[in-house]
Amino acid sequence: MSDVLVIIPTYNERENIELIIRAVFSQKKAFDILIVDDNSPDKTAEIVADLIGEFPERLFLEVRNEKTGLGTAYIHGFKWALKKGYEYIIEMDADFSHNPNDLIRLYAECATNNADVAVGSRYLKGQINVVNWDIKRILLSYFASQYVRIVTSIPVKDTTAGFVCYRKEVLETIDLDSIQFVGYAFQIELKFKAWKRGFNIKEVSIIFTDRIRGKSKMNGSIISEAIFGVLKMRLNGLPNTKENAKSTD
Ligand SMILES: Nc1nc2c(ncn2[C@@H]2O[C@H](COP(=O)(O)OP(=O)(O)O[C@H]3O[C@H](CO)[C@@H](O)[C@H](O)[C@@H]3O)[C@@H](O)[C@H]2O)c(=O)[nH]1
Repeated sequence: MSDVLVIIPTYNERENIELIIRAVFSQKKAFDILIVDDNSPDKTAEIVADLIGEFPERLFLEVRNEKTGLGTAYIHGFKWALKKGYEYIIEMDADFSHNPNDLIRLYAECATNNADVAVGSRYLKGQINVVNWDIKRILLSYFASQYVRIVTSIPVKDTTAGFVCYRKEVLETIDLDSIQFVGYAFQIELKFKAWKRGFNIKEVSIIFTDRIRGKSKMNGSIISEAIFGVLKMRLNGLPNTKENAKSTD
């Protein structure tokens, strides 16, 4: 068993899933993979099930009955990972938006550089490292991150990032059942809660390349959950230091 689990949530990713699994397993560091599939109509899970024979004890599959959002898929995966005892847990998209070659840098930021949370960040040093997104999506994502920083004061540039390595203690400390957001805004909430608990969040510069195969699952309700949810999150609690945070939240 590896000390690192890469969780990949999937909904209709049959064009990407085998390629991304092989790309992760071709890295120098041995990573385990958990796919959390929401009963994809395109039968993504069947492809994964077939590959398990080729990668026993390294590739795992959890199939949920229905699509209930990216956040809930990750919470499911986190609980699974903590039960199995992984030291580091990485979130990654199935569609190559996140380059598997960057996995090792995220892991190293936690394992050797003392981060509790390593965020694969698109917005470091005033840059916008995004390839193939239209201007509307770039502005939405960039201003969403700015908005979250202004409202919450969190010192993270890319708060909506979905390429993140968590040290297991972070996920053990945060009450995963208290996570309110079910969609992509869950990415913001988890980073906010980690920061509130006093964990050390570091950003690692990455280039996000929009998918070539398949479709994004982003929609209007995901965006409004983020806009209103962040305000609610801010009203419900300000950051604490690690010493006094254990009793709050
Ligand atoms: N199981 C499951 N998986 C899902 C669901 N919704 C999306 N996914 C999976 O989650 C990954 C990301 O989904 P996309 O729809 O491709 O995301 P995106 O629009 O490219 O958004 C990315 O950027 C956002 C920030 O700008 C990130 O917040 C988000 O996490 C993601 O990395 C893909 O592997 C997709 O199959 C769901 O409800 N259930």
